Order: sequence, then structure tokens, then C-alpha cells
Amino acid sequence: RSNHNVSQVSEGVLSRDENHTEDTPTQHALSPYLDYMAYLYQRMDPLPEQERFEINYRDFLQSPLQPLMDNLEAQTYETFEKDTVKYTQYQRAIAKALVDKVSDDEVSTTRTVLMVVGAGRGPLVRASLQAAEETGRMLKVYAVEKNPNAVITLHSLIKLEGWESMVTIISSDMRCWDAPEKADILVSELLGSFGDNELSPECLDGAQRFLKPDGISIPSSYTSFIQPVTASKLHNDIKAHKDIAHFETAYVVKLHRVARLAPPQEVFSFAHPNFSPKATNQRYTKLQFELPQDTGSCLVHGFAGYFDAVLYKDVHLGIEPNTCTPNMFSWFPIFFPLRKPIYVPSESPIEVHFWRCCGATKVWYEWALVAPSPSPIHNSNGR
Ligand SMILES: C[S@@+](CC[C@H](N)C(=O)[O-])C[C@H]1O[C@@H](n2cnc3c(N)ncnc32)[C@H](O)[C@@H]1O
Repeated sequence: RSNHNVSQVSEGVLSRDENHTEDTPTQHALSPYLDYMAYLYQRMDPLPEQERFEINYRDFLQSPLQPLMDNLEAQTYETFEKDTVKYTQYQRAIAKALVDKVSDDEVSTTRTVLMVVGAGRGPLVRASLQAAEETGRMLKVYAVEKNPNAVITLHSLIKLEGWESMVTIISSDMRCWDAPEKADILVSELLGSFGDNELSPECLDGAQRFLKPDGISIPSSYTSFIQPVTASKLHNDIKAHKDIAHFETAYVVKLHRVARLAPPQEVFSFAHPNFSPKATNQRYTKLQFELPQDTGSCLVHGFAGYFDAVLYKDVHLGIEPNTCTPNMFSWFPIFFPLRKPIYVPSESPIEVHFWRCCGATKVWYEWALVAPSPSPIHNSNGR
């Protein structure tokens, strides 16, 4: 903030004054206003650490991670691991599940089998062991991870911490691991900014084979949300690519210069485990947004997306603006753009349709506006 030397700017204004001489600068008529703005600016509280970290990401479009298809880099894990709030929520959820699974009378005779699927470099293994210690429950942990680089770090961690007798590392994709026994608790964090967009449903469908029929999944459910937004900066950045493809994909972005036009609404929900033989991960939702009367007419450039996850019972975690977990920075919102900005006359509802489509080898979203005027279906057939 000390770099913002406002008085220099005011001198620049003065130098254009006809009466100005080097020795006796005169005050510009607006100078007191400028000084007062500088005074207010200098008295502002410093930005909290989280906002200082996020400032460079404001309105910066990023491709969502695809941790199933790609192996994450060490630096990405390192960033995850700094988000202590996320792991505290997991630890609270695991502690509650352990207490529900093993009564106080059974603590010395019962060992709970807990599997962390998608263990990364081990922070959820640590949270699980801490929950066990906190509740006095005995734990046997399997840490399943398909990224060979993360598995190497995981081995070092287990050795360093002396957890060898409690933790078994499995270097495998959870969807094809042949587990030697069934789990009481399945812990995962495969969530994207839109909940299911990193394919948590598909991975957990593959993993629930080795969860006991009365077993607990943490998270137990998650829901995505969207709301219409005016976001001309994001629209122009996408348009600069001069192709349709960039308008037919979603972006992770720290939303800043956007106007949120209506409260977020639920899009898709998933619950785990789901042993129903008819279960499908395809989804379709139609939503209507009523804009507040004082909004007047506006342009819609797309939809901001969020998620909320129930980890266990009343312990949740998420980024949906009305219920978001404070001080958690692992996820920025997602943005689904519209090819053309849509003009919304005052008091006209916005109707949008969203699909989650599943093919043999891929999962994709399609979206289309129906009212106040129709748009093409975006990302038709996941092209
Ligand atoms: C979002 S990261 C979370 C890592 C770690 N649990 C944490 O909180 O830092 C998801 C992890 O799941 C792993 N993963 C994704 N799909 C998987 C699969 N089908 N089988 C095993 N691991 C998987 C990824 O490689 C990644 O390490």
C-alpha cells in the first residue's frame, strides 16, 4: 500500500495548472478530495492472508483439475495440504463416525477398518489417525492412491511418522483394487468446484465394492449449485480465443468483477454409498431464476458454480456462498460461460437446463438457456 503515493498523482494534476510555477505550486480545486481518498485508503485494514494469496487469481480463468486422468504435481498437493480447515472438517467427521461405529464399551476390543481412497501424500491418513486418537478408537488404515509419485511420498511419511503398524499403502486405482477385507469407513476427497466434476461419483462407485453394507462413506453426499452472473471480463477473455470450443468448457476462477444476479440453486446431488442396482450418474435439471425487482435489465454471461458436501451428519464442507466453510481455500468457484451474452429484460425469469452426461470413456456437462431467449446447447456430446 505504501507504493500508492497519491500526492505524486496530485502534483501531476497541478503541473497542468497555468498559474503553476516551480516555487509556489497552487492547490488544484479537487486536491482535498484526492487527499481524503488517500486518507481513507491508508486507513483500510490490510488484506487477510487468504485474500492476499487469492488476489493474483482474481478473474483468472483456469482449467479444472482432472486428478483421475492426470497425475497431480507435487506443488498441487502442497497447496492442498496448506488448507488446514479442510482437514479439520474431515477429522471432525471421522471422529463422529468412529464414535457411532464403536461404542465406549467396545473400544478395547474393536478395531475399525478405514480406507482413504485417493490418499494423495497422506493428509487424510493423518486426519484419520488423529480422529482415532481423539476418540480413543483403534484403527487399521488402508491408503489407496493411483499416482505413483504421491505413493513414494506417502511411503516416506508413514516411515517418518512410525505408522507402519497401522497404515497399509496400496498403489492402485480404487476402481480395480482387490481389497483383502471390507471397510467400515471409506474416506475420500475427490471433489471439484462443482462437486462431482472430478468424477468422485464414478470413483466411489468403483470403491464401494469393498465397503461393508452398513459402512459409512465420508463424504456421504454432495450437491452442486449455480447462479446466473454478469461477467463481461470473463466473457471477453474467453472471446479472445476466437473459437467456440473455449465457450463450451467450464473454468475454475476466483470470481471478482462479477454481478451475481440471483441466489444459487441446487443442480445435481450424489449420495454414497449407493447400492441400488438402478443407480446412474447421469443427471438432468431445469432451473428458473427470478431476478430481484431492483436489478432492472441486465446481461447474463454465464453461470457461477459451487458445491456443498456433507462429510458426516452435521459436518459439512463447501463453497456455496450462503453456507461456505470459512477460511477454506482449496476450491475457487467454477464458471460455465454462454457463447453470447443474453439480454434479460427487467423482471424476466431466466431458465437454464443442465445435463451431466456419461459415456463409456468420458463424463461431460451440457447446458442451454431457454428463457428469456434460447441459446444453443453448449458442449453437445462433449465435443
Ligand atoms: C483431490 S486429491 C486429494 C488428495 C489428498 N486426499 C488430500 O486431501 O490432499 C485426489 C487424489 O485422489 C487420487 N485419485 C483420483 N482418482 C483415483 C482413483 N480412481 N484411484 C486412486 N486414487 C485416485 C488422485 O491421484 C489424488 O491424489
